[in-house]
Amino acid sequence: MGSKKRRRRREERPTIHPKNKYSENPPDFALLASLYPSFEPFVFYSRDGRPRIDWTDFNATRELTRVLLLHDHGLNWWIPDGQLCPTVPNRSNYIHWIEDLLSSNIIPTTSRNGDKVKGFDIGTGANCIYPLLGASLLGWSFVGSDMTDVALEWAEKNVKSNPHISELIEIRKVDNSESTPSIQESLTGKSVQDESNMDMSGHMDEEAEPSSSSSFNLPAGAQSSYHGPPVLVGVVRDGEQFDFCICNPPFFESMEEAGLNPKTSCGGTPEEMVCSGGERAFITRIIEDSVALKQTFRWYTSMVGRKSNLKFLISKLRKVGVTIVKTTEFVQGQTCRWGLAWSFVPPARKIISPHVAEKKNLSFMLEGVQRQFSALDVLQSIETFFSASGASCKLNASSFTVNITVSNDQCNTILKNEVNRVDEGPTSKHLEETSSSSSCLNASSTSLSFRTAVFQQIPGTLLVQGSLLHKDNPLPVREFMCLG
Ligand SMILES: C[S@@+](CC[C@H](N)C(=O)[O-])C[C@H]1O[C@@H](n2cnc3c(N)ncnc32)[C@H](O)[C@@H]1O
Repeated sequence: MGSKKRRRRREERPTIHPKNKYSENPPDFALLASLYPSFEPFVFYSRDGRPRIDWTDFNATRELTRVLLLHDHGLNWWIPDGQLCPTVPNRSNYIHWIEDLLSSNIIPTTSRNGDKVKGFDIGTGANCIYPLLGASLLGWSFVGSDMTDVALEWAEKNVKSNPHISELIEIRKVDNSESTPSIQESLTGKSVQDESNMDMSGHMDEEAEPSSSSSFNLPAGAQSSYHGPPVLVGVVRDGEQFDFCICNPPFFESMEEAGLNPKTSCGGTPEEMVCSGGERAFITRIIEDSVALKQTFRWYTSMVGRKSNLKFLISKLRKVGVTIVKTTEFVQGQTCRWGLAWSFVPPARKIISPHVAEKKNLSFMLEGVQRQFSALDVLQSIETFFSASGASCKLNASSFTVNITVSNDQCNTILKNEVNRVDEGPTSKHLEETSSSSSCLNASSTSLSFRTAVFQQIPGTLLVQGSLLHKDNPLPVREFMCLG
């Protein structure tokens, strides 16, 4: 790859979340060493005079995490030797991404727990990092689940050492004597492995994903199903409601794979790092559980360590009728991870301000569209939709546009039908939900012409652009451009 291309790639990489405490001010090792004598022995100075620590020394990374949690978050924290040691800036990125999801208006923002946000941390670990950060940074409450005695004991200790937030965090034991087959297996006797190489269209999922240099690689055969203890179903109690779940899953199928990054030492025992089928199987189980639990959670999320797994999981989600899928990329030093989020809550209806309604151009992204629907399919359904009401439509397949002219009467009929359809209640068809809109019905014009263009960005995501060509009188133009 040319150096220009390499440079561009580097520049395009996402950076630390802007709300992250460390986005402007990375940890200052010299300052921390001067303030915390226990950290001082781990700091050395390189030739250019910069303070450094040895990232391959578990004691150094653990002490850094301890002093950062204390200095920047007022948290008392410790883990025993060998347990997975989290890096605070990286884990904070995931918390802030969830904060963005919750405050976005993609799905209704109201929480079922009043103003309080409640999360579920799947596999909280001895370090209990997500509940500690979420509670101290944002006042969120948590259930943190785990199955090993050491994780449960130390997660409890870490909660109790912080009385100011301890009320917000419950540590919940998962019964690890119980090994659960997947819901699919119990229904069909067929293992996830049978289809784990297939994408939606039944094609083989190619393992040749150009994975980031720093993301780890599993062997090609590493795709068995998850047979471990319960994950959500059987752990979440009747009547409980959560705003989100968060999960840093056991990524690997074996400890050999887990040991592939010699540049850092963050510890991690087999129970923490490994499960049958690795992350693909573990997150598949979360997806299956989410199908059973549906709107018990507003957002289901998980970290994903490998890009080809991300693609596989997204295609799985498209098959189970979720209303929205969101992804993000987390940069963690030299390592890439991805965030995957989905929901069964119908997307929020947009309130249309009069100012926006008068705009001559409008564009929006149609996300979560099933992969088999191309831009042309969407244009054809727009054409069918408006033609059915007598509007005149002209589809141009080479420019991916459709020109539509509607009269006042047709306009009123379409809007009336649309309101009725939306008020019949939520539908599981994503295309319909995304295009639904409530409308004003006082249009009094004789005609309106507009053009809708649809372009595929990536499979499943389409850019829809509407532009006004002609109107005789004020009309709810935006509604029309969205209706198709
Ligand atoms: C990679 S560690 C993550 C720990 C911590 N959340 C973090 O981000 O550092 C995965 C954790 O999941 C736990 N785990 C594995 N299977 C589980 C299950 N079915 N339910 C709850 N926890 C589980 C492991 O014991 C381990 O603590």
